[in-house]
Amino acid sequence: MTTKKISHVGIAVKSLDAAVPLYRDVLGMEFEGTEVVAEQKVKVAFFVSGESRIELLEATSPDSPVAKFIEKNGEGVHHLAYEVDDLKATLARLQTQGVRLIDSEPRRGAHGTAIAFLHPKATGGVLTELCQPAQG
Ligand SMILES: C[C@@H](C(=O)O)C(=O)SCCNC(=O)CCNC(=O)[C@H](O)C(C)(C)COP(=O)(O)OP(=O)(O)OC[C@H]1O[C@@H](n2cnc3c(N)ncnc32)[C@H](O)[C@@H]1OP(=O)(O)O
Ligand SMILES: [Co+2]
Repeated sequence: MTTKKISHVGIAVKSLDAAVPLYRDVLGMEFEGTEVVAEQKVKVAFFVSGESRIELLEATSPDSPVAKFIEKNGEGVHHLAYEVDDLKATLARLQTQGVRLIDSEPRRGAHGTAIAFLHPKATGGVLTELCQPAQG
């Protein structure tokens, strides 16, 4: 088994400015700041929850996956991310198992992580991200 824990839960929001106070001030979670992840066309805000995080996602362009998701579903839970030790090896194994991947190679995620998505049609309707922390 290669998944270690839930890395984060991704939640699509229309506006980080509008959503941050709920998590920081009402739910009282530690706010780690924001980051633009250009390749994914999102700006994210992270909050600590035990060993895991909540990742709020705001679209940075109308063709962002998050903009399309909100257009169709409104704001809400967008994906679940699991931490893995060796993303390349995990993707190779999933390919031999015939799992439909969105990303067959690691891509750049927030805070220097390597990430890859599995297609929600292969994972019971839950968009699933695998995430390998930055080295060091
Ligand atoms: C910063 C980084 C990090 O953590 O470090 C991130 O998280 S970046 C997070 C943002 N990046 C991503 O999400 C990248 C991966 N996502 C994608 O490539 C895309 O969003 C897809 C999941 C392939 C969906 O794109 P597509 O253009 O095909 O949209 P679509 O509306 O036609 O969707 C095709 C089918 O998938 C379903 N679908 C779409 N998005 C979904 C989601 N988030 N959760 C569950 N199901 C979903 C739709 O309802 C539809 O099902 P029906 O056919 O039954 O209606
Ligand atoms: Co994510």
